[in-house]
Amino acid sequence: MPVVLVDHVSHSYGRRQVLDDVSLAVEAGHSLAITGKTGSGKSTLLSIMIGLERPSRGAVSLAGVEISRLSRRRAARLRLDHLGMVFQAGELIPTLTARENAALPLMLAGRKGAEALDRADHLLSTLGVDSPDVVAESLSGGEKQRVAIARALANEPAVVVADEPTAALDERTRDDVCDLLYSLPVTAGCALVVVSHDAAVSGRADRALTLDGGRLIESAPVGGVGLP
Ligand SMILES: Nc1ncnc2c1ncn2[C@@H]1O[C@H](COP(=O)(O)OP(=O)(O)OP(=O)(O)O)[C@@H](O)[C@H]1O
Repeated sequence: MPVVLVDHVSHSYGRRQVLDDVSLAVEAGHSLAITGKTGSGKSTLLSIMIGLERPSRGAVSLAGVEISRLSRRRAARLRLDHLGMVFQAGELIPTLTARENAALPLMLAGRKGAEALDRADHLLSTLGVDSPDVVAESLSGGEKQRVAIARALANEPAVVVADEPTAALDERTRDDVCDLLYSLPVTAGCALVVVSHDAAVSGRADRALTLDGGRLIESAPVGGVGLP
C-alpha cells in the first residue's frame, strides 16, 4: 500500500484552478521529486498532501489514513505520528540547542525529556552532527539541515517531506544534504517526497514529476513509485 496517495486531486483558489486532477503514489523505501516553475502549484500540492489544506476535489491518504477528511486536530496528530518535515533553511527554534530541536517532536508526542534527548543525541551522531549543545542560530546552513533531518526522523515517520531543502545552501553542502536525504528511504525505510526547482536535487529521486498547467507530467522515470 502506498504511504502517500494523492487521488484525483483538483484545487482552485476562487476561479483560479491551480491543480487539475493530480494523482500520485509513493511507497515506503522510495523517493519522489516534484518540480515546476514558480507559481505552478508545488506548495499548494504539498499543503494538501500533508493535510494543511483540503482539496476542492479528490482525496489524500497518508500512512493509510485519509488525511484530507480529518479535522485539523486529528490531521495534526497524524502528522506528528507519521510525517517528518524538512523546510528551506532548517526552520529550527534558534535559541534551542541542536539536541533540543531534534528532541521536540518526541516531547510533543509525549516521550519523557531524558528519553527524547537520548534519542536526539543518537540521531544527531548518526547524521554527523557533532555539536549537539550548540544553539541552532549558531549552526552553519548545512548543520541546520542535518538537525532538521534529525528532527524529521525523531518519531520514525512513514514519510519525510522536504520543501526546497537545499535552497539556502552552497553547491557542496547541497550535495551533502542530498546524499543524506536520498539515503533515508533505504536507511530509515520511509517514503521521501522532495519539492525542488533545482534539477540537481530532483534528478536524484527514483522518479521526478513536473507540475505544469495544473497537471503532473512525468519528468524522469527511473522506477519505484508511480501514478496509480
Ligand atoms: N491561499 C491562496 N489564495 C489564493 N491564491 C493562492 C493561494 N496560495 C497560492 N495561490 C496561488 O496559486 C498559485 C500556485 O501557488 P503555489 O504557491 O502553490 O506555487 P509554487 O509552485 O509553490 O510557487 P513557488 O515556487 O514560487 O513557491 C499561484 O498563482 C498563487 O498565487
